Amino acid sequence: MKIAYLGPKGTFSEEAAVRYFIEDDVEPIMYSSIFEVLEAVDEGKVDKGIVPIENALEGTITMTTDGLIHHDVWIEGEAVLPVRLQLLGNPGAKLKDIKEVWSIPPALAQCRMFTREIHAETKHYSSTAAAAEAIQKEARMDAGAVASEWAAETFGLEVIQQDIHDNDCNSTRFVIITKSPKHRVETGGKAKSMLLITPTEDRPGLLAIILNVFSSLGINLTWIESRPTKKKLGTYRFFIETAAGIEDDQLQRAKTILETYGYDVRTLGSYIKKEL
Ligand SMILES: O=C(O)C(=O)C[C@]1(C(=O)O)C=C[C@@H](O)C=C1
Repeated sequence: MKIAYLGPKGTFSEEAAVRYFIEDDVEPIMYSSIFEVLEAVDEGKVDKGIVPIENALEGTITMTTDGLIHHDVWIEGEAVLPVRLQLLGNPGAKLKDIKEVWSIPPALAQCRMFTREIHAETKHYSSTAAAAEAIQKEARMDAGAVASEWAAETFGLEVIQQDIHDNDCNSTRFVIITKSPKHRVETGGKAKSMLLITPTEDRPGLLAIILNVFSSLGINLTWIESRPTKKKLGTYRFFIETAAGIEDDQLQRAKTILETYGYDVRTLGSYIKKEL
């Protein structure tokens, strides 16, 4: 089974993929952006993909939500990975000499307090592991990468400072995507669903109506996120995650009511959470 994720070797996405697909025969296919992972799944180049969608400290990974809007893919799984960030450097590099910290923006955002404390400049890379690889290739002693211990081993780097994330509760949730919902999700009542709701006209109480529909049907919401429509300033679409599987009658009812009110409702997936 071909599984796509953000590379190169040593990313958190790789760790999530390895742990999630532990029992499967996997052929890893790495891409240099989250968008390309979604595209590969959409175009049928791979069987599945795994992408980060939300971090406990930084919130939504907008590269993923925006990519979900523009690709015809189906979320079939969810996995939560504990994330411990390390400052990695070439062997012998000292913390007092570090002037620059390199990583992917969501990882840099998870250790803002640390980078501020050491007065370092930040530089963006396409992944934590891409930053680690660059530190090694450029043999820099005045720069460090924010990445995992796994990346340190992969690129022969040392941990200069351990656990630099702003809070110990740090974790990232990933979604597992496929081209179409091939398998019926066996829920046992524990499934969640994700909907993308787009209002078709602007009127007062747009969001209140959506929330009232779910609350009046007794459907618990587990996540809500708004993203700009990118058509007009101040107009949004909403990601709504429910504690109800796709086959739940109340959820189907909610969708029908919202459509009657003139909302465009797209089901993005239905899945069960797995702790990694
Ligand atoms: O760069 C990586 O290692 C990734 O897998 C991406 C990513 C993210 O963008 O959130 C995944 C988990 C961590 O939150 C940090 C980085």
